[in-house]
Amino acid sequence: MAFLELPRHRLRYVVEGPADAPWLTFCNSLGTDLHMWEPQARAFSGRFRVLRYDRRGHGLSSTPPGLYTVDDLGADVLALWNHLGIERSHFCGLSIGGLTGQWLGVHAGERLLSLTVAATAAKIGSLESWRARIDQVRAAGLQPLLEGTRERWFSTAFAQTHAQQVEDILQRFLTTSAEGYAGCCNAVGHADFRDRLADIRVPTLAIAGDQDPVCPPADLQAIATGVAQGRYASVPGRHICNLESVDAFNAALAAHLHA
Ligand SMILES: O=C(O)CC1=CCC(=O)O1
Repeated sequence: MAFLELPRHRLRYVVEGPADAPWLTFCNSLGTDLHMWEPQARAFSGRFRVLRYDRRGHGLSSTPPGLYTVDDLGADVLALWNHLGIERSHFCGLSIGGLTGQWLGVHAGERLLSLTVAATAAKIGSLESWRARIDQVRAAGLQPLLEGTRERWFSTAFAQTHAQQVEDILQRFLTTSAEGYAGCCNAVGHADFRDRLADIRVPTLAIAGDQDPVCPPADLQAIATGVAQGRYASVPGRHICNLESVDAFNAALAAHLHA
């Protein structure tokens, strides 16, 4: 574990895998941290140099004041890559991580070996709904969001059969900084790549959770057809589909990475 110190905040990151292997960067979703990628780090760190980090306002990264934009989140990735001497990396992001990936595809495509976006959309929800969530979190913290989050993130069957794993990830959700969460809600609310998908030229895989109530399969299909070189895959599960369907998710990612 290490930290990148930036002028206004610090980012916690972990690097695993052979020093001479191609880079593969994972980017977490709203209310999670780099632990959400444990099964992927285990599966891919034999063949890739895997970088995971905590988005600003999440995990052990710090929470710079104010509301964030997806430009800020993309700049954090570039700051990490520059710090680590990474010229080009594969990138896999889920939900807000997928928005960050779309930003990279549009603004820094030359730094991408490939792009994978999961459980995301070119535009997620309405600005009004995200403003309401910011107000709610600032007024009452994350606890009131807990049950709704469980419902959106995991199917009932998975939550029953993987109760401890689900409790662990929801405990991490509850320790997320309310201000950091609110700052990232602002980034989600304003991000809109619907008119920019064709500018993403790098090979792109869009993975949907087939029961995701936040970003349903049609959102991922739209990304796959909107980018220049897109492919679509669907795996069983709701929003956090990399955990609900580890084997299917990893197989789709491995095929995309030719791993
Ligand atoms: O609302 C949620 O918890 C799902 C979500 C939307 C953006 C993101 O990263 O997670």
